[in-house]
Amino acid sequence: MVQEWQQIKEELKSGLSRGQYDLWVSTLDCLGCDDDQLVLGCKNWLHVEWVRGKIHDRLLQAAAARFPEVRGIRYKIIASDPLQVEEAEPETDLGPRQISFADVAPEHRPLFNPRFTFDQFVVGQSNQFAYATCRAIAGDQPFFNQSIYLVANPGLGKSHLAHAVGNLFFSERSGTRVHYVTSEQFANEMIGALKQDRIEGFKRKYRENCDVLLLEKIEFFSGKRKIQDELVYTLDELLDRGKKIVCTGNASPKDIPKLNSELRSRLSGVLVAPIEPPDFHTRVAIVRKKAAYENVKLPAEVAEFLADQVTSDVRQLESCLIGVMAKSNILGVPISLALAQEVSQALLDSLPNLGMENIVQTVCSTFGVTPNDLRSRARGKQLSQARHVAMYLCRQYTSESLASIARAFGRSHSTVLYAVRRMQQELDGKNASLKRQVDYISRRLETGCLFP
Ligand SMILES: Nc1ncnc2c1ncn2[C@@H]1O[C@H](COP(=O)(O)OP(=O)(O)OP(=O)(O)O)[C@@H](O)[C@H]1O
Repeated sequence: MVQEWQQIKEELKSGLSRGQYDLWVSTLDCLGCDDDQLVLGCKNWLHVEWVRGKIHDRLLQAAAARFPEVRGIRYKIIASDPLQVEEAEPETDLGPRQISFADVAPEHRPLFNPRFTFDQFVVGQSNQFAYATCRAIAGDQPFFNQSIYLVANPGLGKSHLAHAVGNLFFSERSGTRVHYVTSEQFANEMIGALKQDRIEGFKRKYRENCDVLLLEKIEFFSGKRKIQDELVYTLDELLDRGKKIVCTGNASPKDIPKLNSELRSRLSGVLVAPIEPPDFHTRVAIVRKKAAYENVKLPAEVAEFLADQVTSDVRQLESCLIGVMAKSNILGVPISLALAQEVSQALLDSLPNLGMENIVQTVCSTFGVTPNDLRSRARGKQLSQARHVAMYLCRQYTSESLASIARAFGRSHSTVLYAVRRMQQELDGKNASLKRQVDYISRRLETGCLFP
């Protein structure tokens, strides 16, 4: 098998640059066959995603030519300790396959991020109140408050805690009807329901058929009068029925402009739990926890260096750590202070400068299309998908207005709005393959400066 695996790797050399081969293919391990699956070992999830996204089909073809029983490939993440092997999430959409019951049966698991649990949340002085209130609201003991409003600047753990509440309900009291929704989704859903004469269904969903409402990014409601009214009714009804509510926002209700007085007063009555930027020790603990989650041993000096570099946004801190782990694992060099310095410098310089050009380039190289294709009137399925993803990511990563994104793509404002909403719906729904694609591109964008 060793010889065949070597041949497969050799075959993959064509079509890849030397750098790509050295980074991603030569570091792949063949762990053998399990039934009709070839099992491959990757260094980390970034490695898995690259291989899945770029060479899965070619790998499968080459493997099937040598081992006729092979029908698919499973990826495992091999930790630095070779005895620790973790199964990567199974791929579901690559290549033709038989439709199974699971494909048509309704998906009951809500889309809570499995990483965002209470166990994975590091508690420090800056967030202990928010953590404690979320835990209490998710617990089965009576809690004096049935609604919380988490307020913090971006990247400080609001979504993490909201998902942790959802995850806990799902794992411990799965009968509880938990609705997780961003304010923008809530608004879109309501507008859609109004247009299609389904508003009663919408009301039932959020008022009657809901035990826990997790509602993110309340600031989106600013200036949207009609939707604010609907939200007031929803909150009143849920609170009257003794249901639980967790809202998040980047400002406290009194500081969000253009909220009507009813909504402002409802939200001000909710227990407001602020999250402040974490102190140095908490940041070190966060870095360590994230590294441990990825099975990576991090030298203390590296954890401290990263925690010292990024002080106000845990998301950025995480990006730096991911960059360090990715570069170390993929290049096969140990994690060192020098590597951390190099990566954090590159990342911190590049993150704020991510513009539409970077996004368009990354989307184009992922989908195998050109920027001109994206701007053209052509409408193939793949091309439309790439265009929608690019528009969506421009909204996510830049502060460009809809009008300026529309200009960049030679489209109208409403086309961009439609594309962004459509993408959001797909991502909130069950389109796992699109989700993976968007995640993959996002990570490429965030760590792009490391692997030019
Ligand atoms: N105390 C913490 N412990 C562990 N991870 C944390 C902590 N705080 C934040 N994070 C991580 O930081 C990242 C960003 O957090 P999150 O998405 O919850 O931020 P947010 O406050 O919702 O940001 P935004 O307002 O931009 O949506 C996540 O990966 C989350 O796991």
